[in-house]
Amino acid sequence: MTAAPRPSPEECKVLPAGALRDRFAVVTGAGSGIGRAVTLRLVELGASVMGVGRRAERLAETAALAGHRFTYRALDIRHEPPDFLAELAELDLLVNNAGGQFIAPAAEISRRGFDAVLDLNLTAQAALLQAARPGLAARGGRVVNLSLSAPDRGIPGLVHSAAARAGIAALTRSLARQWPAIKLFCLAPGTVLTAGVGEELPPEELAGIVERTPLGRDTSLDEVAEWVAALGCGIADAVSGALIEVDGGSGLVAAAALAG
Ligand SMILES: CCCCC/C=C/C(=O)SCCNC(=O)CCNC(=O)[C@H](O)C(C)(C)COP(=O)(O)OP(=O)(O)OC[C@H]1O[C@@H](n2cnc3c(N)ncnc32)[C@H](O)[C@@H]1OP(=O)(O)O
Ligand SMILES: NC(=O)C1=CN([C@@H]2O[C@H](COP(=O)(O)OP(=O)(O)OC[C@H]3O[C@@H](n4cnc5c(N)ncnc54)[C@H](OP(=O)(O)O)[C@@H]3O)[C@@H](O)[C@H]2O)C=CC1
Repeated sequence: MTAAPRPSPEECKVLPAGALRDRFAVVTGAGSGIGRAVTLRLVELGASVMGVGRRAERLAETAALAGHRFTYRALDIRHEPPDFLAELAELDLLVNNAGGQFIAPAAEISRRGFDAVLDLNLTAQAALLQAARPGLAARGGRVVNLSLSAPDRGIPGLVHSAAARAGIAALTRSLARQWPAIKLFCLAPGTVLTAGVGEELPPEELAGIVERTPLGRDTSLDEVAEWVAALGCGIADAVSGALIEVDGGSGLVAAAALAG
């Protein structure tokens, strides 16, 4: 299979300059990978961003790249109440990006392990949404919940995460109906070659997943960042509630079968 060429960072930037001028966004997991790339693009498009994550030093690195329109709060979304969101009178965009899991055969996932992954990828995110609702409603704001492609088609090795990600897709749809003042989207990448995914999977396994992806390549950080910015700026409001899989078609095939 011939791989499609990866778009350059500049080719991914299709939104006009200033598309997010004077908007205020919160991005969880802003200290690394997708969250950092999203933050930098939102700032480039004119937004002010508050980043969240556990490790202050990673957030400080993002701050050094993003400049004066970036502030951050070092906190654990699983173990600390989301007061920082409830305190915001106005919020234009919440990017629920912090997440992750461990890869294990279903039979080896304990109740605590299952709970930890459900908590991080669904329950904690639901609490953030609840806390952000008044601020978002005040601005007719938007939410982008990051998920994982193909949760509804089954992912061996990630059964806890697939369950959580299917849950966040359902939550997104349900809230889009219940909170009409807020537009919500669920964005589901397949494989994005971040350091985070590199810690989860050895390079040869990642290469195999990418090879089996119909597009023949990973999804780039810049592509994901542009999708988040586009959903966040308002041009896609008519598709509110949708699960959008930005995965090169990997969810259509058994690209991600990670454990027996
Ligand atoms: C096609 C490509 C597919 C992959 C695409 C996805 C990519 C990404 O998501 S990129 C992000 C990559 N990074 C991560 O995913 C790391 C995120 N993980 C975590 O933050 C944590 O592991 C956690 C939140 C999932 C769990 O944290 P914590 O609550 O601190 O965990 P504990 O150490 O206290 O353990 C709780 C419970 O879970 C069991 N457990 C932990 N690791 C494993 C493992 N590898 N296998 C089996 N079980 C595991 C642990 O044993 C505990 O259970 P008990 O032993 O019953 O107490
Ligand atoms: N990369 C990929 O191929 C894919 C990734 N995804 C999802 O996209 C999102 C970002 O992934 P990626 O950038 O690759 O991975 P990273 O591991 O780089 O990003 C995860 C981020 O979330 C933060 N985070 C994790 N747990 C918590 C917590 N309890 N409280 C606050 N912040 C937390 C981490 O910061 P810190 O550790 O400092 O808290 C980190 O910045 C995740 O939800 C991931 O599952 C989905 C599909 C594919």
